[in-house]
Amino acid sequence: KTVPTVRDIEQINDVLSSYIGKDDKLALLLDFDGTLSPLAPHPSLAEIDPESEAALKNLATNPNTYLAIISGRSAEDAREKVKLEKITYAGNHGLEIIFWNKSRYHHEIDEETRQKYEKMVTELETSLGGNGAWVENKKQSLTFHYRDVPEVDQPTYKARATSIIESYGYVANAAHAAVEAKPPVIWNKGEAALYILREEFGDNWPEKVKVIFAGDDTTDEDAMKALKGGGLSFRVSKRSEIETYADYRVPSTKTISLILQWLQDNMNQV
Ligand SMILES: O=P(O)(O)OC[C@H]1O[C@H](O[C@H]2O[C@H](CO)[C@@H](O)[C@H](O)[C@H]2O)[C@H](O)[C@@H](O)[C@@H]1O
Repeated sequence: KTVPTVRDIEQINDVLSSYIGKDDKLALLLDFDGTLSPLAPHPSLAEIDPESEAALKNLATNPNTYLAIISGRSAEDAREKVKLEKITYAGNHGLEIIFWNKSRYHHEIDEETRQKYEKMVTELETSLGGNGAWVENKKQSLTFHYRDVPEVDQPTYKARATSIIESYGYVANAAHAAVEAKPPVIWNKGEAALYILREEFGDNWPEKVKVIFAGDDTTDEDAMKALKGGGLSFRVSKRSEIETYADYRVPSTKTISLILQWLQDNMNQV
């Protein structure tokens, strides 16, 4: 369904101050691309918004705030981008998790599905690579990028990539100028978010911690759906008519910076 938009600091204050109390603990779960970082022409060029970076640095040292990045990138790649030690990084849409204390989770993928993965990469590269299209191989999931394909050809590339991905039994998710291919397992950003919360706060996490999630893409909707009623979530989108499981829409990564700044200023430090 469509949801209300939050765009300025007054609205952010209204929403957050009615959710988080002075003595609450917070788990802040954040997507990277399109949420902490404005979308860039190439994944290697994406950089965290400097204001978000400053607020996150501060929140990472707050004993009442638990921080996790839940990204479609590999966990190592997300860590290299965010550059904060001692926070949790979930990569490949949650299939791999590196916890702040260095313990790790890897979601089991059966042998047959893993073998199909390399073949799928090869077919996407040989059939659709070039002309501005390329495959980002993240070992457990991949992203087929078509941002630099001439605009008129993009729908064809998207449809053909989706069809190839599905022919290998993988799940194709439409993303920003890209198609994400994920293994056919019942595990996604939502399952990963719940796993992190249970690991860190116990099965009764809803009684112990407030949760905020923010994301901008279809794969983030899994986390918004999983946290519905158990947390507060924000969908970054320029489209006011967007349908989402989030509680609120925010128009840009700049609004995410404002939310993080509010949290930096208002989360109890002791
Ligand atoms: O879950 P996220 O952290 O949002 O990651 C989703 C995908 O983001 C990256 O691709 C997207 O961002 C790029 C940089 O801004 C952009 O060039 C591309 O068009 C977007 O699709 C990343 O490359 C993927 O691996 C992630 O799955």
